[in-house]
Amino acid sequence: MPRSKRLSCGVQAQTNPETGINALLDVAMTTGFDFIVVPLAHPLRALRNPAAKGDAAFARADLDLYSGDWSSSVVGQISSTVQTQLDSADPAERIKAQEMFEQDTAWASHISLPAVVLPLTVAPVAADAKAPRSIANLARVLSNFLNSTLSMTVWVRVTATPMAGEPSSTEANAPVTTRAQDSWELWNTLRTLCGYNGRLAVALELPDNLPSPQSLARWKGEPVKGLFCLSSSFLTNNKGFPVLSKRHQLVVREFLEFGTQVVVDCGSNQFISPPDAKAAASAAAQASPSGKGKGKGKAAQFVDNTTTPTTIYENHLQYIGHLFDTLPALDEATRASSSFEDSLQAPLQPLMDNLESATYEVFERDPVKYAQYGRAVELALEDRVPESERATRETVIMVVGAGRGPLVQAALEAAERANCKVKVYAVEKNPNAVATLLVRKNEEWLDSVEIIESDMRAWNPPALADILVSELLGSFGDNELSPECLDGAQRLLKPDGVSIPSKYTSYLAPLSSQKLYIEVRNQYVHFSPPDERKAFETPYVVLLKNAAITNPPVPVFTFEHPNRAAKIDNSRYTSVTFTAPHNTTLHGFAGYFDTVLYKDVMLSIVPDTFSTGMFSWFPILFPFKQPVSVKADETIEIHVWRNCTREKVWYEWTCTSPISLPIHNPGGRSYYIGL
Ligand SMILES: C[S@@+](CC[C@H](N)C(=O)[O-])C[C@H]1O[C@@H](n2cnc3c(N)ncnc32)[C@H](O)[C@@H]1O
Repeated sequence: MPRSKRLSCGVQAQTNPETGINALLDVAMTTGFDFIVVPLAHPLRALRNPAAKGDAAFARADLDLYSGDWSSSVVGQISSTVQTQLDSADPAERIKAQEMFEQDTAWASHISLPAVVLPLTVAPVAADAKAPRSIANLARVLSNFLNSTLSMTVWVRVTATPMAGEPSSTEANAPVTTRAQDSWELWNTLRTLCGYNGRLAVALELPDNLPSPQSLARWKGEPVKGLFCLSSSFLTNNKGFPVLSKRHQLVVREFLEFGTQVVVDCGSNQFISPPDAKAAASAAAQASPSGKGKGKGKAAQFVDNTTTPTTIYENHLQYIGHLFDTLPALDEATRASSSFEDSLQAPLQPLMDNLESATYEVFERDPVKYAQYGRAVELALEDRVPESERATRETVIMVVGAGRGPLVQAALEAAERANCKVKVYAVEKNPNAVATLLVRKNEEWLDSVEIIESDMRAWNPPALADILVSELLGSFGDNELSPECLDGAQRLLKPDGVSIPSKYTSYLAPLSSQKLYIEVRNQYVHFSPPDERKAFETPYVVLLKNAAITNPPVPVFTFEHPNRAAKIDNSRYTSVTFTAPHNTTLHGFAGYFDTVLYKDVMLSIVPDTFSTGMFSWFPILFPFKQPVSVKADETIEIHVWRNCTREKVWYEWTCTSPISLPIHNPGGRSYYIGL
C-alpha cells in the first residue's frame, strides 16, 4: 500500500557567482529536488559591513527569482560566523554579528522565505570547562527575531554527536585539553532560552561517523524538520552508484517515516552553471519526461568548469527516493490513524456524555478488538457449559454499554461457533445508540436479543447473567470509569459468573517531546476563559509520533472484575521510579493499558505487547507544567493518584525527582470524569 506522505528532498549547493541562483534552482528542479538551501549572502558580497549605508547589496537580488520561487523553493542559510560571534567576549564583534544576523533575517523576511538555516557548530570545549560555550546572546537575538515573524521557521543546524559519556569519533586524535560537546545539549539549551518557540526546529546533520543509536534516539522527541546527508557520507557501490552505509540507511529511513525533509549537502564543491543554464535545464527536462530526474543509470554529475550541467546529484536523489519507496508499507491501522499523529484529543466521557454516531463508527472499524472479544466469549461458553448441554441449556450473556451492538454481534457469533444456546441482553444508556440497537434487533437478531435502555447500575434484570461483557475502557484502562460502572453492574452476575474483561492494568513511561509540550501550551485557548493552568492539568489522548519514551512503561493501577470485596475502594496511589538512560528533558508521561478479557485472551496498547492492527485506543499524555531536565543515571520519580467521590473521579500527578513539580490537578480542579 503506498504511503500517504510524499518525499520532500532538497539540495544544498554553492551557486556560481556569475550565473546566480536562478541557474542553480533550474538545475536542482530539473534534477527533481523540491528546494535548494543556499547562503543568504551573495557569494561575492559576503564580506560585508552591515552598519555601512548601501550595504544591502550584500544579498542576492530579489529580482533573481520570482517571489513564488523564493517562498516555496529556497531555504536561506544565515552566515555561519554569526552564531559564534554573537557570544564573543569582544563587544564590537558581538554587535557586528547581531547586525549581520538582523540583516540576514530581515532580507529572508523581505523575500518571504519559508525557512532559514542557522548553523550551530559544536566546538570542542576545554576539558575542565564547567559549562558548554555560552549561547545566551545568540538565543536573545534569535528570540527577538522569532517573536517578530509570524511565518518563518528557523532550522537550527546541528551535527548529531555522541551523548555525554560516549567516546566521540574524533576524540582519539583530539588534544586532551578539550572534550567534545553534545549537540543535543546545545540545542536543548537554545530552545529553552528561546521559550520553546514553535517555529524553532532542528536540521540534523548526519556525520560520516554516526554516533550510537541511543545518541540518535534522543532526536526522536525533537522537531527534526530537516535531515542533512553529506555527499561525503555516500559510498560508491559496484555499479558506480552512490549508496549509504547500512547504519546511515537505517537512520535516514527512520526520519523519512517521520516525514522529515532530507537535504543532500554537496559540501563546498562548486557547481558552476553555464550561462545558458535555462536551456540546458529544459534540455534535461525533455530527456526526462517527468522533469523529475527519473533518468536511469547516470552517475551523479559533479559539475565543474568544463562540464555542462544538466543535473546535480541526480543519483543521490534517486537513492533517497529509493529509501523512501522501500519503507515498510503502511498497514490499514496505521493509515486509518495517521491523521491523528501528535494531535491532542480530549479523552471520551462515555458515562457523562452520549457518544456520537461517528465515534461508534470508528470503534466498529477495529479489526482486532471484536475478534478478541468474540474469542473470549467463545472460550468462556465452552468452559461454563458442558458440551452435552450446550444446545439445550440457555446461557445468559449481558452486554453492558452495548453502543450500536458490535459486542452483541460478536457474542452471538461466538455462541454459534460454540454451538451454545444463548439469550443476550444489550444494556445501553445512550438513547441514540438504543435506536440503532432496536433496528438491529428487529432486522437481524430477533428474539435472541433483548434491548434494555438503562444505566447498567440501575437496571433490575429478569435473570442473572452467566457472562457480563463490557468495553468501558480508556487509554489509561480505568479512565472511562469501567471500575465504577462494573461495580454497579455486578449485581447482574451470577455468583460464579464471568466478567469479560476480567482485569485491566494501566502503565506509564516518562516522555520527552517538544512538539507535544508546545501543543499542550497552545490548548489554553480551548478553555473558557482561556487558561494555561487547565491546559497542563488535563490528560490528552494522542497518537504519539514525535515523542521519545525514555524508559519502558511500568504498571500503575490494576482492577479486577467481579470485585467481591466487602468495601470497594477504587481510589489508588502509586509512585514509580526510573533511571534516566541519558541526559534528557521530560515533558510529561505517557499512559497505556492492557486487559485480560478471559484467560489468555488479551488486548494491549503497551508498546511491547501491542495488539497488532488494533486502533481503538491511542496512548494518553499526562503533561508536566514545566520541562524537567534530567541527567543520565538520575532517578525519575513520578506519582499518580486516582481519586473518587460519589460525583466524580480524577487523577492528580507530579514528579519529585530529579526536581519537584507542583501537584497537577489538585481536587480535580481542572479535569475530572463525571459519574
Ligand atoms: C466505549 S463505548 C463501547 C460501545 C460498544 N460496546 C463498542 O464496543 O462499540 C461504551 C458504551 O457504554 C455506554 N455506557 C457507559 N456507561 C454506561 C452505563 N453506566 N450504563 C449503560 N451504558 C453505559 C456508553 O453510552 C457507550 O455506548
